[in-house]
Amino acid sequence: MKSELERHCHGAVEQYCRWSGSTSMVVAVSGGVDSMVLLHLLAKIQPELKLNLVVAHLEHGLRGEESRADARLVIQTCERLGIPCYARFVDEHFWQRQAGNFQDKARALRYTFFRQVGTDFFSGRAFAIATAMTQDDCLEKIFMDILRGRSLLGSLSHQQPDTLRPLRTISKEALIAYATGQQISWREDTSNHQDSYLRNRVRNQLIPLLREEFDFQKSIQSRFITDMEEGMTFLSEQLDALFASLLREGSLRVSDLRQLASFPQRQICLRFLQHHGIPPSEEKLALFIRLLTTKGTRSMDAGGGRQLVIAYENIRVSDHNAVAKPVTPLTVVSCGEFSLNGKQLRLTQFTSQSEKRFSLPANLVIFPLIIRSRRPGDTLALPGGHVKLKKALIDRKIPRQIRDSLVVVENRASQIIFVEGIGAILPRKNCSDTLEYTVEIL
Ligand SMILES: Nc1ncnc2c1ncn2[C@@H]1O[C@H](COP(=O)(O)OP(=O)(O)OP(=O)(O)O)[C@@H](O)[C@H]1O
Repeated sequence: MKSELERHCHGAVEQYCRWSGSTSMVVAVSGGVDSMVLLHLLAKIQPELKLNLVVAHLEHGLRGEESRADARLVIQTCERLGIPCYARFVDEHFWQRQAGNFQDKARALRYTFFRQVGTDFFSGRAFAIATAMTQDDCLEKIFMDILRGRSLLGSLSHQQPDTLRPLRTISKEALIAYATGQQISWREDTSNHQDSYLRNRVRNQLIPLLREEFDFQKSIQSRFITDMEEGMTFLSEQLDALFASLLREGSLRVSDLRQLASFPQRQICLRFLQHHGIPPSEEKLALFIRLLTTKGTRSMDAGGGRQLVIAYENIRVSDHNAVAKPVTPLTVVSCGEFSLNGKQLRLTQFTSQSEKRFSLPANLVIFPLIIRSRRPGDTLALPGGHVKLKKALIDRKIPRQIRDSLVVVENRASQIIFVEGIGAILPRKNCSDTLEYTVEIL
C-alpha cells in the first residue's frame, strides 16, 4: 500500500514524464531531510515508472567535517539504493575568489553542476533536474523576492521546463514525519540556524512571527497563490514562445522590440542576453533598452569579451575578438568539419534544413572547394541575376564590422555557393539534384 505522499510523488512524476517525454532525471540531493525523502520516494517509484536516475551532490566545502559527512551520507545511501551518484567537492579557496551574493553564486554553481552531470550521464539525451523544493521553500522565496524587490516571475512560475519539483506542494512537517516513520537518515545543516543570511532570517524570524497570526497551510493552498503560480507559469511560457518567434539566426529586430510594452520588452531583452550566455544585470538591461531608442550603429560591452551590436536595426551579439578576423583560406576535397579562426564549418552529405543548416545541390558542390573570406569583386549568381556580394551583405543588413570575418565557400568552377549570414547561393530557384549536401557553421 502506498502512503499518501508516495501516491502524490508518483502522480507528479508520472505527469511530468508524460508531458516531457523523458524518464531520465538528475536528482539533486543535499543530504537534508527534503532531498533524502525525495531520493527514497523516487527510488521507490523507479521500477514502476522505469525512471533512469542519477544523483548529484555538491559539497560546497564551507562547513568542514560537517559538510563532508553530508556527502558521505548521500554517497552511502545511493550505494544502498543502487543509484549512481556524482559528488563534487568544492575547495573553500574557490569562494575567496568569488564576488557578489554567496547564495546566488552557490545556486548557480549547483545548477551548472547538475546540468553537467545530466549531460555526461545521459550522453546528451533530454533529462530533468529533480529538486526537493517544499511548500515552505516556495513561501520563503516569495517573501525574499518581494523584500529584495526582485521579479516574482522566477519564484512563482514553475521556472525552467527541465526542472521537476514534485514536493513543492508538500510541507516540510509532512516530510519530517515521513522520514521519521520510514527511518530515513538525514543531516541537519547547522548553518540554517545562523541568521547571517537574509534567507535564514526570513525562515527563522519573519515566518515564525507571521505563523502566529496566519495559517500558512491555508495561505499556500489559497486560490490566490495557486492563481498567481499558474498565472506566472503561463506568462513565463508565453514570453518564452514570443522570444522564440522573434529570434532569427541569433538576432532580434529593433522594430519588433519597439512595438512591445515595457514589461514584455524587458523580458525579451533579458531572454536575449540569457540566450547568448550573458549574465544579465540591471545595468546591462537598462543600457540595452536605452540603445533601442538611439539611432545608427551602436553597441554596448556585454562583458566576457563580447559586444551587443545594433546595426541596420538588427540586434546581435558578437565576439570582440572575432570582429573582422578574416578566414585563412582552406582548400577541401571532401565532406568534414573544418576549423576556421574560432568557427567550425561542417559539410555533410545528407539533407537537413533548419535555421542554421543549408542544403546545397550536388551539382554545385564541385570539389575541391575553397573556404575563405570575401574578396573585392565577389559576385553571387542568384535567381534574379548577378549581384555583388558587398551589395547582398548591405541588403541583408549584416554589420560592416563583421563582414570580413564571414565564411565564403567557392567551388572549383569559381562559383560562390555559400556565404555565412546569407546561406546557400542557388542560381535557380529549384536547382536541386538527387544528392544533396548540408553546410552549417557551428
Ligand atoms: N549541495 C547540494 N547538493 C545537491 N543538491 C542540493 C544541494 N543544495 C540544495 N540542493 C537541492 O536543491 C533543493 C532546494 O534547495 P535550496 O532551496 O536550498 O536551493 P535553491 O537552489 O534556492 O532552490 P530551488 O533550486 O529549488 O529553487 C534541495 O532540496 C536539493 O534538492
